Amino acid sequence: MRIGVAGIGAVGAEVARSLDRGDVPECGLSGIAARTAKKAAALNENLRHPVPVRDFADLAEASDCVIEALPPALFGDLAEPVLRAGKHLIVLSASQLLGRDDLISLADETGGRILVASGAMLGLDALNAANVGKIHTVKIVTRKPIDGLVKAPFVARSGIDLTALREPMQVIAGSVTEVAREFPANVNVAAAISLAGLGPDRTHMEVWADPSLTRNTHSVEVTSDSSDFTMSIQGRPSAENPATGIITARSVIALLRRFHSTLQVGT
Ligand SMILES: NC(=O)C1=CN([C@@H]2O[C@H](COP(=O)(O)OP(=O)(O)OC[C@H]3O[C@@H](n4cnc5c(N)ncnc54)[C@H](O)[C@@H]3O)[C@@H](O)[C@H]2O)C=CC1
Ligand SMILES: O=C([O-])CC(=O)C(=O)O
Repeated sequence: MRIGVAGIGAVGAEVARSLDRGDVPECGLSGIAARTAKKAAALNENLRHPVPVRDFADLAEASDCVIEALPPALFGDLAEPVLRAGKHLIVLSASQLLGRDDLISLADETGGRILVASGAMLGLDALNAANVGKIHTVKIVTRKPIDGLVKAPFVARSGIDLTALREPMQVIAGSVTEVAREFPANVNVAAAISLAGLGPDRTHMEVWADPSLTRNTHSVEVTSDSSDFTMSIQGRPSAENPATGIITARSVIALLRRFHSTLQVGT
């Protein structure tokens, strides 16, 4: 399988390095898309097998599957050519899928597929299973170290000085739809949870800034007619982007391995 990687920041660069190391033997890197030629060259220098640098349309053509690891605002620019070409799109910026039924229709027409990676989240398997019956409530609480929230547009606009915080502070609460508008880079796990469960309007979310934390923490409470469950994950932030956990890139590799594995565990 030919894999393209769009965006070579914390997630994309690690996925590219991992594929280059042969972590998924059935998959090869078909190219990367980067913001600058310099950035692409720096990554290529560290790969055993340097790959072509491509624009989004070219990456779609040259790949069977493209990993979207871009800033949220660029999601649509990649998703459209990939799905129009009938290819697989692995989505990291899951918040950008909310309200984009047009992309699902496009994929339906072309035979393309949209795969939302588990990313930094756990338990999407249980949520999918619960959703076969009736889910009553889903609530997600995201707590982050200050570094992971200072760049959020809402924080910058509201003038809140998070660096002065001495105690945890609830920064925002509401439906995932509402929170996604203000914290697109911190709502991907909640978007994935909502897409697997009750949808973004009925999934409740809180975001907390916590100066005592060193890890991104997500807790989810679910009640349903089959089971009630509580899940929690403490992700170690990546060195390159403190808003992004290390496990995110690994979830993409695990997803690619599943494509080809004879034994699959979990839904
Ligand atoms: N689903 C999940 O659980 C998670 C999702 N994410 C999301 O995944 C996405 C990627 O995350 P990170 O790697 O941490 O972000 P990042 O900011 O480290 O990387 C994004 C990369 O895209 C590059 N870029 C900018 N303009 C570009 C262009 N025109 N063409 C190609 N590349 C361009 C940037 O230079 C940067 O290298 C973000 O939207 C983030 O919010 C992050 C963590 C967890
Ligand atoms: O925890 C993480 O790594 C990222 C996160 O909050 C998100 O994208 O929703």
